[in-house]
Amino acid sequence: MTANQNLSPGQKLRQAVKDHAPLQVVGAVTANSAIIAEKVGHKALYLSGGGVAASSLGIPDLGITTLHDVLEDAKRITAVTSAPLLVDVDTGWGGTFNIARATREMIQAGVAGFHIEDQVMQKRCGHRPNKAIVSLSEMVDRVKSAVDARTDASFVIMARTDALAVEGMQSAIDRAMACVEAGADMIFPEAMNKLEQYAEFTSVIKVPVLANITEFGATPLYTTAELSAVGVQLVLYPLSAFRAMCKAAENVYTHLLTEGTQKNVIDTMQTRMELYDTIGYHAFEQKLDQLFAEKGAE
Ligand SMILES: C[C@](O)(C(=O)O)[C@H](CC(=O)O)C(=O)O
Ligand SMILES: [Mg+2]
Repeated sequence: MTANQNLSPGQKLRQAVKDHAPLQVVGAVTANSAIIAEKVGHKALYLSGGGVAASSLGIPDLGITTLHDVLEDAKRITAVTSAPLLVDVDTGWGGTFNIARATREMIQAGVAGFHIEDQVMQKRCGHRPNKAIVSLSEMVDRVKSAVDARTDASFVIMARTDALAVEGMQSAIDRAMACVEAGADMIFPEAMNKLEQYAEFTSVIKVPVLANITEFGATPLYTTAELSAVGVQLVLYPLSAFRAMCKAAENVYTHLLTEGTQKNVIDTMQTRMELYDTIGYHAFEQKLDQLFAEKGAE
């Protein structure tokens, strides 16, 4: 067990995977959510591609966002948290040079690692029908591009394969094995629908395997105990808090409109003091008072 602040973000993520069985990786769509997740005790954070699209831009998860949309949100999170951040870079936004650039920029932004997938550029959410994937060799090239561009060897490159829904289980395993061979540090088999599939993966893949337990998708809501029993080492909840925040916001907006007051929903709100605790308002204020105390005394 270590909480060493001197570790690089990538080392922190690798260490967290070793220290937890399995490591829960929680989605945070904003810097504020990331602080809350860290404060309640989570050890690893996640920036969802679908989350950046839906939350920051209000558009679907269909490969429309750019490197800089995601980078901007990632930087906002790493600026105010210390837990390692895993980022969804979709397909890497282009060819080898785009992937190399994304890798370097993510490292510079203090990100711990990313996952890159084998869907075609015009991608879809992994839990939607009619996905299409690139060839195994093109996916291997994506991984090689990221590995080669890494300016920090501890930065985690996770390969995601969407092959199960398109070509079946054997293809998904073949792709994962080829990606590990090409240097991938961890594997993300997308949209599994049986626990045994994870068991099959973890029996042949010698690097940590992640299970994406996103709601309302193809994968049942397996518990950490069930997933740990089949060898899964990371469990992802990409949009859980976001979905809850959206529902809560809708409820408040509706109440304001229909009741002309927020009195009946006030109990569902974070208080002013809770917000200030989250973002360290008082510490900032004290600093201000210290810095300008002399002026005030004039
Ligand atoms: C993990 C994911 O890639 C994401 O962008 O968060 C999504 C999650 C979702 O849409 O529920 C995915 O699984 O494709
Ligand atoms: Mg995504």
